[in-house]
Amino acid sequence: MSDQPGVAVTGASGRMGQMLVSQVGASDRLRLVGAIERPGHDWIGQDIGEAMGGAPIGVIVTDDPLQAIAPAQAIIDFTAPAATLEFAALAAQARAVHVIGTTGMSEDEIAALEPAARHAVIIRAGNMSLGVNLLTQLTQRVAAALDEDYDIEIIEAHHNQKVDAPSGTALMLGEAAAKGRGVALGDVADRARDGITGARRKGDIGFTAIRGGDIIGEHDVMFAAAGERIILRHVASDRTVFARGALKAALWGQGRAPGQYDMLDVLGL
Ligand SMILES: NC(=O)C1=CN([C@@H]2O[C@H](COP(=O)(O)OP(=O)(O)OC[C@H]3O[C@@H](n4cnc5c(N)ncnc54)[C@H](O)[C@@H]3O)[C@@H](O)[C@H]2O)C=CC1
Ligand SMILES: O=C(O)C1=N[C@H](C(=O)O)C[C@H](O)C1
Repeated sequence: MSDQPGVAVTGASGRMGQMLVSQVGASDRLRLVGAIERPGHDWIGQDIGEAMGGAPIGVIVTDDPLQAIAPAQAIIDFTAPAATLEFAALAAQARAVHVIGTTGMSEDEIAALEPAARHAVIIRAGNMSLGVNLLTQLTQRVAAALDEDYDIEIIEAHHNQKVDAPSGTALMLGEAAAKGRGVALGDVADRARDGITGARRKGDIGFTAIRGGDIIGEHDVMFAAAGERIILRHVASDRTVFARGALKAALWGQGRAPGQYDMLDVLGL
């Protein structure tokens, strides 16, 4: 019996799922014990290594999350909100660390994670990269230093298959800016502009989402005033930055008290 925590990857055929399977497979601190896909997916029943076009690795893709999670000490989950809620309940039953990268969750869906967090560790972040988590801190600091003469705009760009907007990262950055300003994001977020919108409301935090091609993830936080603009920017050029953070979280969560955590906790920022 290995003392390396076993990891089950959900959404194993997805853009992030495949990246996570590769990274866990290459890790000398974690081992892959499960690969989960949605019912009806054509990878079900295949060895995940072969399905990804490589050598077999002895883990069969399943649509039975209970079976895949049973031997796991951590679940790394980059799927969709409804699936993530289902996995949270199963992870809690198994007392496995649930690392959630899924974005686009509503406030109600986020609140619905709470019962699971009473029994297991949940680590959730709209972006698992070190760079973006650092950028949230910089954003908060700059927002705290500037007054409302500096209009805050968050501009994000992603690939044409992304289904949610604004991105989870953009919302993290918005929360950080709002915190810096001492306001609630819900009171100042401007997420949709079209037609005769009227002049910009002072103090608002605006969001713009660009979708195109294979852009992995780019985020600007702009502070625009009369005569000058400050722009804080993060560009992800490789999905390994997200996967690396998720693996770090899976390890960090081992032996922690049940509850909800984020990547600032994991990274000690
Ligand atoms: N927090 C972070 O650092 C990052 C978060 N993401 C988020 O991760 C999520 C996934 O992104 P991608 O990999 O690009 O999407 P994708 O569409 O390539 O992959 C999602 C996978 O989940 C699977 N899935 C859906 N429902 C399922 C279910 N009930 N059971 C098992 N599998 C299920 C799909 O079949 C698909 O293979 C999105 O919400 C995205 O925004 C993406 C990158 C980084
Ligand atoms: O869907 C994606 O691709 C990404 N999603 C996350 C988000 O919504 O911010 C993180 C990253 O930007 C890639």
